[in-house]
Amino acid sequence: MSDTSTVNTESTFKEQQKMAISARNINVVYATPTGDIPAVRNVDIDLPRGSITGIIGESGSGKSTLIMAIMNAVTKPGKITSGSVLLNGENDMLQLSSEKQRKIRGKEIGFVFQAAQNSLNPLRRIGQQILDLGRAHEVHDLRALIKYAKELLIRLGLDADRVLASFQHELSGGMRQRVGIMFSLVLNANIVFLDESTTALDMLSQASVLEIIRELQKEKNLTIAFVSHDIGVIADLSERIEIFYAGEIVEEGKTSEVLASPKHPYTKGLIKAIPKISGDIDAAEPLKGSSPDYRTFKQEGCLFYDRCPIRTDSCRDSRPELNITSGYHKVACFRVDAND
Ligand SMILES: Nc1ncnc2c1ncn2[C@@H]1O[C@H](COP(=O)(O)OP(=O)(O)OP(=O)(O)O)[C@@H](O)[C@H]1O
Repeated sequence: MSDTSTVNTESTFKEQQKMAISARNINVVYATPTGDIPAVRNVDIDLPRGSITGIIGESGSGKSTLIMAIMNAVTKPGKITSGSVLLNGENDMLQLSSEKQRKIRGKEIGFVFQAAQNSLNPLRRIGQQILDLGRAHEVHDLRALIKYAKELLIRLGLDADRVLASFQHELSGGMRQRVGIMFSLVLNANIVFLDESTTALDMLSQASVLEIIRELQKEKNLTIAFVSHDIGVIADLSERIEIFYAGEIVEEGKTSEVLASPKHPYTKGLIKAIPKISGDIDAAEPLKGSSPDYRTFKQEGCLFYDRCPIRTDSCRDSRPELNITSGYHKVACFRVDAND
């Protein structure tokens, strides 16, 4: 007699092995004087190898916290209260020693945080900081490392020699963001997290940096997670999309499918709010209301209830789970089939 739970566990395991990152049941809380903020709740997320995933949601929805949690880099007052993060189907990032995690961050996982602009060392030239990074990760051929850094900087449209000789205050915001992208790639990490990495760039520079990210992704078969407020950027760059609302994923799937046929009223609202996507500037409608206050939102009921144009009474009583609508497309809404 076959044991279905064993079969399921085995197939789940095989699926997870194809994933560069497979995170389950991630919960993160920030302790504040006025109470705990449950910033990320029960999130499952997979990043298939060699794919670009866009993560989008309003400010404060927990996107950056999720990325930090995946890297086990949440700092006080934040705390990961549960979860597991398998890297290439093995090594749970949340269980490794801090030394092993530090080695993985940088060498296997590259990242550019929103704060990249301020995360460079103000007292060391960029070139020296690349050498510091190389030494910290036991890179033997530091000359080759600098050569590769220069190549990346040139591809990113910068004067490499000048940048290497500069301190951060000598670089503009946009230049610092490009330098951040170079740092995330220079150790040849296969997995790269880019958190709002192109927001300080003007439209044209943003388009060219996105093009370079796309090229590098193809060349090196990188797995990229890209966090943005800008659904246009995500539509342009990512194959998969995760829609984040108030600490939870409310819709996910192939980007083309989700944007062509959004199911969650929040996703529909995001799309309507963007003139670029809706095609007609006058037709763009800003999303009404604001996301729930973490300190006061009720545990039961849909998180989007107060803002939802298609809510019913039952949406107030219980929380919809993220369920498959078709293929990889999942949505957390009781009213998936409602017309609006
Ligand atoms: N250090 C902190 N202390 C207390 N609360 C925090 C801290 N960092 C984040 N939070 C709270 O956690 C929630 C999620 O924040 P997070 O920065 O992850 O959101 P986000 O979606 O990345 O926002 P943004 O797009 O503005 O960067 C927010 O309500 C925020 O106020």
